[in-house]
Amino acid sequence: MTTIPDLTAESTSDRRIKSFRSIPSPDTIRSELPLTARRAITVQNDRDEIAAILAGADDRLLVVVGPCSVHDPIAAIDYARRLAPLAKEYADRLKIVMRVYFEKPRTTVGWKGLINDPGMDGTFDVERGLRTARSLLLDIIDLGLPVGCEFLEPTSPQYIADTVAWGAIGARTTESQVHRQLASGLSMPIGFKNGTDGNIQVAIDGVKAAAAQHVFFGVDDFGHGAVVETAGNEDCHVILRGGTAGPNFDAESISTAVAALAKASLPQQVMIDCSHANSGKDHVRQAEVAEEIAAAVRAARENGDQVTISGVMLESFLEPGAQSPDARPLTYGQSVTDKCMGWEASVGVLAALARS
Ligand SMILES: O=C[C@H](O)[C@H](O)COP(=O)(O)O
Ligand SMILES: C=C(OP(=O)(O)O)C(=O)O
Repeated sequence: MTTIPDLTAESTSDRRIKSFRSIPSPDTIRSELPLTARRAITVQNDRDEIAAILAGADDRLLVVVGPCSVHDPIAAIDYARRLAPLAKEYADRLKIVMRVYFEKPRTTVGWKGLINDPGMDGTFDVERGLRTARSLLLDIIDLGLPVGCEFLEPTSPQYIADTVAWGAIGARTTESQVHRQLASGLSMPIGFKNGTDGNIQVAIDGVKAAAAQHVFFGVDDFGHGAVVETAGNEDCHVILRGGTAGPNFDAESISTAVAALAKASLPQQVMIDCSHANSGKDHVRQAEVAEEIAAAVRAARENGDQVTISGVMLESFLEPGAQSPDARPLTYGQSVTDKCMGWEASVGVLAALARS
């Protein structure tokens, strides 16, 4: 006969939790590294411009460009210093936002980004990660560039979202209710990626869900458990990133997506991610995809057709390709996650997009 163990409430909980480590509240980190009124005006203006482009009310192209992930703040600032003059030069044709991604969703396991493990050494100094991330975001804004982040952890936005002009929900979380609720309360336009299998409807459903009001569990600015009520975010859009069956930036895939958006009574505009499954994660191919998008936009404008591509995403860093996060020494300015276009190729692609 099996005896039922006499388990107390304590002994049945946290059986797989190894530790809890407290971190400072969002309010503490934000007070240490304040946005300031001057930067707040810049961030809000950038959000408004981006929302107008995504709604089809401003005919510039939104370009979200930067490393797949930030691991070295010095290289990220170096990149931002090079990008800022181009953003200014092309400002009448392109709205350039720097991709400053600190949270990486993984297919299975791997380095989860600078906030989670800033030392890339398994020490998981999240407190340092949060401060480093916020401080870098402020420095990039001071260079005159709007910043774009993927939001992955449901509570991390409270530490950094006030600095962010555009955000993304990734392919692995686009169908998650938690992330849709999160997007419904975020203050900036949010792009939902299609699913990793290529399913576009889940991204459209994400946009619809995020536009609605929600009530859910969260934490407040002081780190206390809270019931969060959101107003809904009407500035959300779809990002086509390809899927397991291949790319989805061709004319037919775009018109299928646009028809589905129309059916859902949403703006008939998409952003194309030139990386990920649209380039087979090949950075050389990514530049070609971007040139093809530039040509398609130019042709639509010349023919007087409706331009349904309002944005482009590019993974770009100082050096082409990628290296392992475990490599020592690390190559300066090279991605430790997906392969990125190098700086020279990126300059060429931005010029082609500006010409479109
Ligand atoms: O953009 C980065 C990656 O494509 C994404 O985080 C998944 O990476 P993985 O398949 O290497 O885990
Ligand atoms: C993880 C990313 O993309 P996706 O969600 O499309 O795989 C990304 O853009 O970094």
